[in-house]
Amino acid sequence: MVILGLTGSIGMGKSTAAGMFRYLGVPVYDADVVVHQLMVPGGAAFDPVIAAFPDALKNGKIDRQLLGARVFGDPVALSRLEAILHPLVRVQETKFIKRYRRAGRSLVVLDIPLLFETDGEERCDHVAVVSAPRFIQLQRVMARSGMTKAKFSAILSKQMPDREKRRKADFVIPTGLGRAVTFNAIRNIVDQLGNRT
Ligand SMILES: CC(C)(COP(=O)(O)OP(=O)(O)OC[C@H]1O[C@@H](n2cnc3c(N)ncnc32)[C@H](O)[C@@H]1O)[C@@H](O)C(=O)NCCC(=O)NCCS
Ligand SMILES: Nc1ncnc2c1ncn2[C@@H]1O[C@H](COP(=O)(O)OP(=O)(O)OP(=O)(O)O)[C@@H](O)[C@H]1O
Repeated sequence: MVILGLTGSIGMGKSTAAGMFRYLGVPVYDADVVVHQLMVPGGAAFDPVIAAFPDALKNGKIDRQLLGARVFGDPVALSRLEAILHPLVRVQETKFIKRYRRAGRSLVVLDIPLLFETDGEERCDHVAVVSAPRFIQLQRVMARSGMTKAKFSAILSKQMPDREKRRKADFVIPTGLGRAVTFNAIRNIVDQLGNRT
């Protein structure tokens, strides 16, 4: 089974690309969704995150905006959060891979925002990076509610620069030239790597 890592910096269009792989019938593991599930009440990370960041609790839930404001810009706090979350995320990833290997799939995608930053490429056979020009990335990110230039800069500074990601990637998926171009690039990758159920 071929494992394709899918990554890209903030706002580059990873989720959109992941949706296109799914549309083509490729199973996609979404690390962000797993992080979300781990932090809802009853999730495996709920208690440890609240213990480490009591201020992030609002109406009995972890408030992601509050937590983000707390950790982005504070490297020690972010490392502490990552140390809680990343091992739990990996457990789910391993389960996903086992499930589809057993099912005889020929291709799966691991959608992981911090793939290169966490050496995740070592667990992948190939890596695809979504990329768009900087001004488009900025437009997309600033259109989100709760986003500020300071928060954007703090997040970007924690991520490997786009140029470096592109250099390390086996495939670069353009996301700034319209959805048809993105879809064609993804279809070519799937054709090249093979996709059998
Ligand atoms: C701090 C949290 C709660 C903020 O949630 P929020 O919904 O406000 O933002 P969201 O998750 O959409 O992230 C916004 C952007 O920040 C980037 N980002 C998220 N976590 C990190 C991180 N640890 N380092 C660098 N960039 C990050 C994402 O790529 C995304 O582009 C959340 O980002 C989180 O739990 N992060 C730590 C877990 C993690 O490392 N996730 C990423 C890979 S599994
Ligand atoms: N290939 C594309 N062509 C045109 N617009 C796109 C494309 N991909 C994404 N977009 C637009 O860019 C925005 C961000 O896309 P998306 O949510 O997929 O990014 P992301 O990389 O998953 O973000 P993040 O990592 O920050 O969560 C959305 O408004 C989406 O409509």
